[in-house]
Amino acid sequence: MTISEYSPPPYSSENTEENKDYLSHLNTEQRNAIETTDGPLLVLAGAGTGKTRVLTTRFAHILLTGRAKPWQILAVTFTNKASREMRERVNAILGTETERLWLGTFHALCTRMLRQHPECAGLTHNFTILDTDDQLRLLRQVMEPWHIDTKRWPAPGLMGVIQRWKDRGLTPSAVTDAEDCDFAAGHARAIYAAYQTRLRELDACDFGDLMLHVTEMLRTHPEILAHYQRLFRYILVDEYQDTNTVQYLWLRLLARRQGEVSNICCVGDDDQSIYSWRGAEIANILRFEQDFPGAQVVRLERNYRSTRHILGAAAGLIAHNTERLGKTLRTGRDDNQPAAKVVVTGVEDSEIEALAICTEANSLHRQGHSLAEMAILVRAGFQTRAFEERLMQTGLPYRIIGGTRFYERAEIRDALAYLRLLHNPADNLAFERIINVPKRGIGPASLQKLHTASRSEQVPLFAGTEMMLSRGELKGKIAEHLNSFVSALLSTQSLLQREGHVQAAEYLLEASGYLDMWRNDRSPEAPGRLENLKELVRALTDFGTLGEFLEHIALVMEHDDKTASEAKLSLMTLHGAKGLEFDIVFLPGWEEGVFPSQRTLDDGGQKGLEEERRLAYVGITRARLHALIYHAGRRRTYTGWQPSMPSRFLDELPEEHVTRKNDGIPRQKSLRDESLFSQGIMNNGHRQGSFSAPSGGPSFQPGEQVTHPRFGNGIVLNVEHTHLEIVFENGQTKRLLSSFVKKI
Ligand SMILES: Nc1ncnc2c1ncn2[C@@H]1O[C@H](COP(=O)(O)OP(=O)(O)OP(=O)(O)O)[C@@H](O)[C@H]1O
Ligand SMILES: [Mg+2]
Repeated sequence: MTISEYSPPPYSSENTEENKDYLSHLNTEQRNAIETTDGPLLVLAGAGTGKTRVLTTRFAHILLTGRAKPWQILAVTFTNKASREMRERVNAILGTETERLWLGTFHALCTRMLRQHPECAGLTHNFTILDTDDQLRLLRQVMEPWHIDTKRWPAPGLMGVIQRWKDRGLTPSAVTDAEDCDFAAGHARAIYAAYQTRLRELDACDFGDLMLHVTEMLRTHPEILAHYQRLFRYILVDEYQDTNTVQYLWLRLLARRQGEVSNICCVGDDDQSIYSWRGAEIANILRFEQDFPGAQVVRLERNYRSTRHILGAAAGLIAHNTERLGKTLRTGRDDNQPAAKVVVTGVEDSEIEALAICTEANSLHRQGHSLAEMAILVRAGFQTRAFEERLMQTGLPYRIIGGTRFYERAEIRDALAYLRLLHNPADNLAFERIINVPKRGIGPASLQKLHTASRSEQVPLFAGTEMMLSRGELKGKIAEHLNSFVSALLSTQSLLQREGHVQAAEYLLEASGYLDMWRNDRSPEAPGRLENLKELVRALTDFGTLGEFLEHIALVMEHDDKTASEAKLSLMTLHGAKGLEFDIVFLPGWEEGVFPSQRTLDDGGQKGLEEERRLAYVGITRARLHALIYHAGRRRTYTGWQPSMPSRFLDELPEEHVTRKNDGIPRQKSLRDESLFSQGIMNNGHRQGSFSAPSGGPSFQPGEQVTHPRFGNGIVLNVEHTHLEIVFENGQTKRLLSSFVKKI
């Protein structure tokens, strides 16, 4: 990589000079990155060096220097939260609300493009975006004729395979024989094709399709491609290290015009690449200069976010990775300020860990730190439960970022299904979800009847039901119930035209009997559910149309989001925290088998471990003032208490930047081969936590028959120091820690 010299902007009109205040708070390299507006540019820099800030200011700069109109800039962020922030920052610099911006996540931008030309993907203007629940339900239906052994190949696993293909931009016909892995007994590609066909029939697409359809469209429709290429004079991309193949292809299509230079600016940090499991390709960043000839590369080295101890600890940790481009980070903050070291605390067990963190958060809160400036960042979703319970008991307001809370609730999903059906009566999945909620006496048999009738007439379920009713093919109570269901929906449709979506939504939930169902429910949760439904209707008022609202929901359900009014402590996964910053960051569960994760340890490869380490780096570098790391000596799992060992990452933190505390368990330099471990073996036989194999453990021979709790029976191929290479009955070969393997 070359480091660009400072080059003056190609032009600067006089009347913009007075506006250049917005550049005055930036350092020379940052200004350089902003003022090099024309031609391809890669900003490659570590955490907190102002990459996002550069991108935002660049956006404003392009507008203020008259290089483009607001809608001629395409700006891609990684999360909805980030796009909101960028929009706010751009507005603040410009001093006005700018509308019609092409600013959002890859998915949001693609949704918008797809809405403009849905016919290219065989969809109508009102197409539905399915949530994960519906995706799975549909996939299960599609899989049926194949009689797949779902114990061996469960639907979510197959969904994963399909999603990875979509991440790589592969339509069913593009999946090669070699790609068509042995998953689902070799039928994965065929099921993928059938699933896509079903989606089209339903006038729906799943999340992965948004990128795939649009990229296909741009590939196959040169006139549409040319339109967007002309439209977007400038392209800005945040978190470039985490783009997957299909996103990369999409960008490349839009950015490369024959014989012209592309004004594409990507910012990223190879040390923060944490989405390879979702198909992200770090190679994209390395290839930038080849893809965009004449590209300049700017590096930023001054970190404005974190204290020197936080930076020192993070730098010491990430230095253990070998696959790095290598960067220096210096603190850009005032060095004379006293800074706290990173604190590593060992506690007895996971419950005490939750208690310790809540107590600490509470006391910092009392000292004047806002809860909005605190976050608990966990490695895996399951860890949040203990914190949720403890936070509720402590009475600390908190929010879970990651979309699991509000929109995941059953009553909200039901209500959304009603609204989806209102918006698009062909939405069969929505129909199926609510046709018997509240109870209308429609069991599987009646539903089957509706299906058969609709299929033979080639109409959606709703229209099929109407038809059966009008022909008198339904009888008794069922006919009565369905009649009132159909007329509720039809009268809401005309209300929607006359009165708008908010009134219509309220009316539909009432007329369908859905609200009454909860009013008559005696369970303690029912009042809360009614509150949530009210809140849902309230949320509708923020949107101009029902379609806009549903689209927004589909997008936030997949990503982060929560509206913030009261200051609240944030609870989220490390993956969700990318790009964010907080004064105080709590990092629990730094134990082998949690972080690095068990799956990474089982796989045994260096690549996985390096990605976990990058995740740890992301975690520490979210903190401005305090990073507080915890590890517990035991952790509660579904099988009971299991001993756990401190994470190897703790040993990799440089001592001069760390204070180590001990609130309950002994911690020696290398506990991994210490007594706790062997106790674990004695007490449990089979442990959750994972460490190097004990000396004196069972020894294995190649050819021996063994069993593994996750992968089942297999035969040892190779014996290495702590690992075994095993071929399992399903034909997969894995390298696994020997301590998990038993002889049979
Ligand atoms: N020149 C500067 N002077 C003062 N503060 C700055 C400067 N540049 C950036 N900052 C501040 O530093 C913090 C980090 O900036 P930003 O979030 O843009 O970094 P980043 O490189 O995008 O980080 P990440 O890699 O975590 O996404 C922000 O609070 C930002 O406002
Ligand atoms: Mg950033």
